[in-house]
Amino acid sequence: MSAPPSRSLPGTGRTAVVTGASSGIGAATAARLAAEGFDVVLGARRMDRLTELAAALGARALPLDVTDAASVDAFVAQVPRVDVLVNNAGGAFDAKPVAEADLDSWARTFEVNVLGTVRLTKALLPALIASGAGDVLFVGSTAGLVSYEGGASYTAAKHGVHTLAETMRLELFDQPVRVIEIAPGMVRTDEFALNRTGDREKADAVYRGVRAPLVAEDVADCIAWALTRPHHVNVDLLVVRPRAQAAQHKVHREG
Ligand SMILES: NC(=O)c1ccc[n+]([C@@H]2O[C@H](COP(=O)([O-])OP(=O)(O)OC[C@H]3O[C@@H](n4cnc5c(N)ncnc54)[C@H](O)[C@@H]3O)[C@@H](O)[C@H]2O)c1
Repeated sequence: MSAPPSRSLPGTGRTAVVTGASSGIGAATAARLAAEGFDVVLGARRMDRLTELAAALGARALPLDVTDAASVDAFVAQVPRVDVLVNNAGGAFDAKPVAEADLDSWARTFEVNVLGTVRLTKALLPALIASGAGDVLFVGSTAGLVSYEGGASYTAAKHGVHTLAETMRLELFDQPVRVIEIAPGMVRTDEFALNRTGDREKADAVYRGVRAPLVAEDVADCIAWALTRPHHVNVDLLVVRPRAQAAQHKVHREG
């Protein structure tokens, strides 16, 4: 009888790129992957924050704006080897109903969450295939799986991210690259709700209805778990929500 596969894939010896790594889920994921032994490359626009975080983790910090082709090219040129790409950069930039849609905000939401993600993924794909055990992980959202009232631009963009993950998994079926999606529910991060509402008081109110929102480290734990499964195990989609939010959905559905 052949030996059972090992229970987990070590981070040591693998290089992980994390985008939007200067705050929230990206920063927590970079820290968690560094603790797992990954050689982490942090990419983000705010170099002051990034440099400090990278120094604390013994990681590399590189400037990256996923909406800027020249920035992506310069970033990719500096990471010749990559085994894991965590596409985390993203966000919601308004919560207006379609009747009041601000098209600039829609364009920005799609630029960052969808086009920027495609731009970087395309550029790093040859290196991920060359790794022989590559991973592309998309940070989607529960908003990308169902529909919520308010914030149609974000909901539509994250549906795009979900479709991207599903499609790429099919496209890469004969390549040594896993495609993983994580869809968090409500996560209390400093900037996400603030970007969406544009107001600290309103941002705080977003979390008030949820008894115990997730924190960025909860999502980072799940990302690290999925990435350290043996490479023949593809965790297609992880939906991670605060328990209270899950219960609210159930009441809503049944009521
Ligand atoms: N907080 C939540 O409730 C929640 C829920 C589900 C999904 N998400 C997703 O998680 C991811 C991280 O969000 P967060 O909650 O940590 O908020 P955040 O605002 O702290 O993180 C977003 C990061 O993306 C970066 N970013 C934005 N535009 C960029 C660009 N053009 N190039 C490079 N980086 C860019 C930001 O600078 C920031 O570091 C996002 O994709 C978000 O949509 C968040």
